[in-house]
Amino acid sequence: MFQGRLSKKLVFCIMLISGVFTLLSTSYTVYHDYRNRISALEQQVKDIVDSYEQPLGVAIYKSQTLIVTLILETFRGLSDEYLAAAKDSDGKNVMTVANIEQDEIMGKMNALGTRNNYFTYKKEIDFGLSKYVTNGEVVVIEGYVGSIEVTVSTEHVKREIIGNIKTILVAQFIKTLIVSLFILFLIDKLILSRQIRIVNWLREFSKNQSIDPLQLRKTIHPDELDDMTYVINDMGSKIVSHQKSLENTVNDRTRELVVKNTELENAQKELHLMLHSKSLALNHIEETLSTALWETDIFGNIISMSESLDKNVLRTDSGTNVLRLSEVVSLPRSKNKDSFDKVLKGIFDSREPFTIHDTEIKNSFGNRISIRLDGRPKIIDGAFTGYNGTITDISSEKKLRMLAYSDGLTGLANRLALEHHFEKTQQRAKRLNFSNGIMALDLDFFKSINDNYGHAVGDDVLKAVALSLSDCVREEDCVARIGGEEFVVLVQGVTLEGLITLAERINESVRSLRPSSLPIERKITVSIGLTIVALNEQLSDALKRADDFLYMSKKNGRDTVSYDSK
Ligand SMILES: Nc1nc2c(ncn2[C@@H]2O[C@H](COP(=O)(O)OP(=O)(O)OP(=O)(O)O)[C@@H](O)[C@H]2O)c(=O)[nH]1
Repeated sequence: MFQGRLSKKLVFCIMLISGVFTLLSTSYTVYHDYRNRISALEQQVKDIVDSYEQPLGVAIYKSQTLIVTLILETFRGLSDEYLAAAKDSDGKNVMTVANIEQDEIMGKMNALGTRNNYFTYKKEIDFGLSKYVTNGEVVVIEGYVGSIEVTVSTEHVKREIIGNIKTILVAQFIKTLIVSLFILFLIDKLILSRQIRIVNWLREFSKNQSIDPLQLRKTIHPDELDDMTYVINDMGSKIVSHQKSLENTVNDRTRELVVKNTELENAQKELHLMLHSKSLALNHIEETLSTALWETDIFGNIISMSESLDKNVLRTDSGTNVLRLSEVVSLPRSKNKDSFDKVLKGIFDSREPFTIHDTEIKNSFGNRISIRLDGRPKIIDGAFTGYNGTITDISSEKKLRMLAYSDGLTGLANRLALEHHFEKTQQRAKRLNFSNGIMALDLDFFKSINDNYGHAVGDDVLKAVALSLSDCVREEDCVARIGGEEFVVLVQGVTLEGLITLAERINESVRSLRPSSLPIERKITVSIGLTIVALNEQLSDALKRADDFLYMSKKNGRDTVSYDSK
């Protein structure tokens, strides 16, 4: 408690104030007590004089000195030093009572001044015309009779007061000391102890500065408040200077930012122009390549697409509504739309890149266009956000492929297509462990049809035979025209017996053909050679064997089927 210089200063000041206060309050108390006592004494004298006024008047009138003396003796108890005198109408003393000599008392009174140590009460006894009865006798008094004068010393009152001063002083001092200590205690608890903590913190803070401001201070006997004021002033001025430098830095940075911003805006404009030109170029490329771009969210809803796709497909089909990718792209008509939705959902769940050939979109004219759908997952910061990809028009490609793989006259597969089909069929046979069969067919005496009825009729016959062959086989089998009037039928999953049955049915079917351009009597027949294809066999080998049996059929009179009967 009361640590630090400030506390000591405070204790000193409060004790000084308490001392002065003690003295002042004691003086006031003493003076007040003195005045009260003197007033009481004066009142006492007055009361005595008033109570003895009548008998004293009568005694003076009758010059009864004994009674006068007795009455005046009453004043003896008032003070050690007093003088009471009764005077007649001439002003002569009728009787004087004093515990000190009259001369002495008068001398003291003159030396010290009446009011300082004595007071005098004088009362004229004026009866006017009065009647009094004393001892059964009626006394008539006329006119002025006399006076009474009492002078009382106040020395004894002073002595008593001075005797009490020490006690009053001590009592006042103790009171003031208790109150002062209590105030000091409160100040210390509420202010000083907290202020000490703040000052200690400020001193530590000051020490950690590059230059300790407290070391520069020149105050003599500084207390905690001085330290506090000094450090806070120092902090304040530093804050102001920092604030100014900060403002300058902020202004500099703002200016730099404005410059950078302008540069950025210019760069943005350039970038925008560049992007615009790139976009135009991209559109051009898209149009040239017949490729459109698309982008979906994680649910397959289209969120952006190439303008060409938007104009030609989406708006025409569904207005401005959000479309799913599966609503724009579909499988060829024969396949189920819902199943394609499932296929796409499976792909989106896998989050793998994909390519789907053989899909379609419907253009603004309602025509179906064959397309290839490519897609890649969009991964941004490791998170899957949907797919983007391309739609490529492959209708021309498909047409070219058809031309490359088909016979122009009959629409049947050509030699190239037969080779592809043979490869696939053989792989399937190996996988599922079944056998394939192959037939070589050749129209009989076809040259004579051309020669007798013309080449166009010959073409009609070839088309009719092609149709007939296609009708005889299953969808998975392949009918090809590999020469002028030479056909090949590749049959999947068949035994020799089955193949023979099929060949005979073909013979029968061709025999029953009646093309309108050919006279009815001119029959069409076909010679067939057939064989089962070994699993590792090449097309040329199997075809050679079938051709050999075909040659056999020709030799055996045509319109027949030959095979290896062993
Ligand atoms: N109309 C027409 N004739 C064709 C076509 N390709 C080949 N030819 C003819 O088909 C005939 C084949 O005759 P050949 O090879 O002698 O056979 P063939 O007359 O059928 O006699 P065989 O095979 O021995 O029964 C030829 O006259 C060819 O010109 C074609 O695309 N259209």
